[in-house]
Amino acid sequence: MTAPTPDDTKQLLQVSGLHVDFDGQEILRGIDLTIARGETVAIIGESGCGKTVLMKSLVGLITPTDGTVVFDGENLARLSPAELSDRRRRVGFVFQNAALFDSMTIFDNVAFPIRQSTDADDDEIHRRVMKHLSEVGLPERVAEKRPSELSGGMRKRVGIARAIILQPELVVYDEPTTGLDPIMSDVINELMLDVRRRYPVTSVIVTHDMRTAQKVADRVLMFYPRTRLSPDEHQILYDGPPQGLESAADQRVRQFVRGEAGERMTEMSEST
Ligand SMILES: Nc1ncnc2c1ncn2[C@@H]1O[C@H](COP(=O)(O)OP(=O)(O)OP(=O)(O)O)[C@@H](O)[C@H]1O
Repeated sequence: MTAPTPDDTKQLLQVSGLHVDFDGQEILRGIDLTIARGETVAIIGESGCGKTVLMKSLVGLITPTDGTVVFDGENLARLSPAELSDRRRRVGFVFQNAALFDSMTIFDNVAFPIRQSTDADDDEIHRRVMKHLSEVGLPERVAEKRPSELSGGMRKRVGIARAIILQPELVVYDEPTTGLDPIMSDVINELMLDVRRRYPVTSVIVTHDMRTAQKVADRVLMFYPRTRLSPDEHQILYDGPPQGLESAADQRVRQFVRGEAGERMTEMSEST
């Protein structure tokens, strides 16, 4: 194996020529992108354009039909299932519905990754769980509650505490503010910024929430559904800072960020 160049070591993720097909349908085609260590990248785009498929491909949960995903210098497709699951311990997942275990207390939910992946003793586990609950703004008394006793916003906080407890290199947020009111969404946005300030993480956020993209991301990627692109068009319509979205060269990007239906309105009326 050749030694990594200084440029390679800056990149946590390198995606080249990524294709993903399902049942003969092209979902992603020809995706080339790199994500640098420490970057916070928001992936936006309308429903069904392939955001989640991309996110799962980045962490080896989907095997590409073609192309490569290199995570920290390793081609994920070349790893054994055991190696892949080992690498995934370096990734924290914040799922859309928080995905907590209902039968466990909040303490046990947050402790779960430590118990699974380390041999930390009870004192150490207690210290780390309480530290992370406090970092996401939850009081100590929450530790003994069950997920069903918490509000949606509190469950999301628990999900973030669990995702960062092993100090991952990459945190992947799937629709972190979906289902929350604007104030609670802002709390979660602030928490994502806080995680970034406290830890040297790289973050990928799949979101429909333009506030999240504008406020939290350093860089925004806007995807477009493969089915509505001409064969030679690139699927990433925008790759740049959030400040440039409103004045993007591509009208489809400007319409998306302003929430304007544009040509989709005529498409919809034609199909009814
Ligand atoms: N495992 C799978 N098998 C078959 N088709 C799939 C699979 N996963 C995703 N798809 C299809 O791939 C397309 C893209 O799905 P994806 O979930 O990535 O969209 P998305 O952009 O994340 O949408 P949303 O914003 O609604 O979550 C959809 O048409 C979906 O039905």
